[in-house]
Amino acid sequence: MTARLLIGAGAMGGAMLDGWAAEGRSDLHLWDRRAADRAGVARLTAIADAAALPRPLAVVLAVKPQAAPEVLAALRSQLRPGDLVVSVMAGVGLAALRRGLGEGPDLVRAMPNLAAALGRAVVALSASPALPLARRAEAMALLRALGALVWVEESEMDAATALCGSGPAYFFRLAELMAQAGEAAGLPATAARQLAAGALISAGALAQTADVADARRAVTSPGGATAAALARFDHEGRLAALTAEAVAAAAERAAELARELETLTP
Ligand SMILES: NC(=O)C1=CN([C@@H]2O[C@H](COP(=O)(O)OP(=O)(O)OC[C@H]3O[C@@H](n4cnc5c(N)ncnc54)[C@H](O)[C@@H]3O)[C@@H](O)[C@H]2O)C=CC1
Ligand SMILES: O=C(O)[C@@H]1CCC=N1
Repeated sequence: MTARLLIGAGAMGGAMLDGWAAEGRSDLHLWDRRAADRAGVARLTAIADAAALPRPLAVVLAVKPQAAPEVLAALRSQLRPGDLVVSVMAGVGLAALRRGLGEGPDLVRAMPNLAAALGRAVVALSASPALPLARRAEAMALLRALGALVWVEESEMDAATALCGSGPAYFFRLAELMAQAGEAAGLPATAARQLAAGALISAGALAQTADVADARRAVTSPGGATAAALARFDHEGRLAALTAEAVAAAAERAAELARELETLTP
């Protein structure tokens, strides 16, 4: 069985550890210079300890992109041929990972979201076309406990980040605003928050069983309350335009993170 080393156990890395905990694995290792100890996870005292870990080894990189140069430089000499490195860092491309880590390890990029903690993420994956199928299968085995897996081209990864990595925050923002609007419409604050969050949970549950456009149509009685609200959202295409602008901004920020990385040196 492939041993796992997670580097960076903040919000995203911690969610992955929670997702993996459900698999009951005993071969999880962690390097983080700050995060707290976790039950069932062996903590390295330094990244140099990675060299002594059992092989084969899968390393998951979940530090901020800005920490990548330092972490890649420290990890490079600890890796062995045949190691697999999976990076969930937004905007850090395969070419930058290869430059930082050298020719030794096989590389996969993954973009999960925080629902990984519950095994309910959707994870975009990309790799070089030259990566053998067996290695792709290993990456999928590593990530399967976190949720659904979707392979994309590397050139599509920033757009995928804008949808699946950042996407949950857009729905949370809408639920926050719905709660405020519900309060303005006369509900007590607590009930407004419960009902708005409840609607989000209900929509997520329904989206698991139906195409989202079909689910929307099923909720929307002709001439009813939902139609009145959707007409406002869609007036002159404004929600479509705003959503396109927001998703493009997230994708552009991911691309910008990559450009900033080019200027950082370890
Ligand atoms: N937060 C999210 O919803 C998602 C985040 N990501 C990606 O995951 C990565 C981590 O993001 P978050 O967990 O949100 O950040 P975070 O700041 O919560 O966690 C980063 C962790 O890395 C550790 N760290 C920083 N520098 C280090 C170093 N040199 N050596 C060892 N550990 C170090 C920190 O102590 C911290 O625990 C980012 O690259 C982000 O793009 C991807 C998908 C979703
Ligand atoms: O906001 C970010 O940059 C990270 C990547 C996707 C979600 N969180």
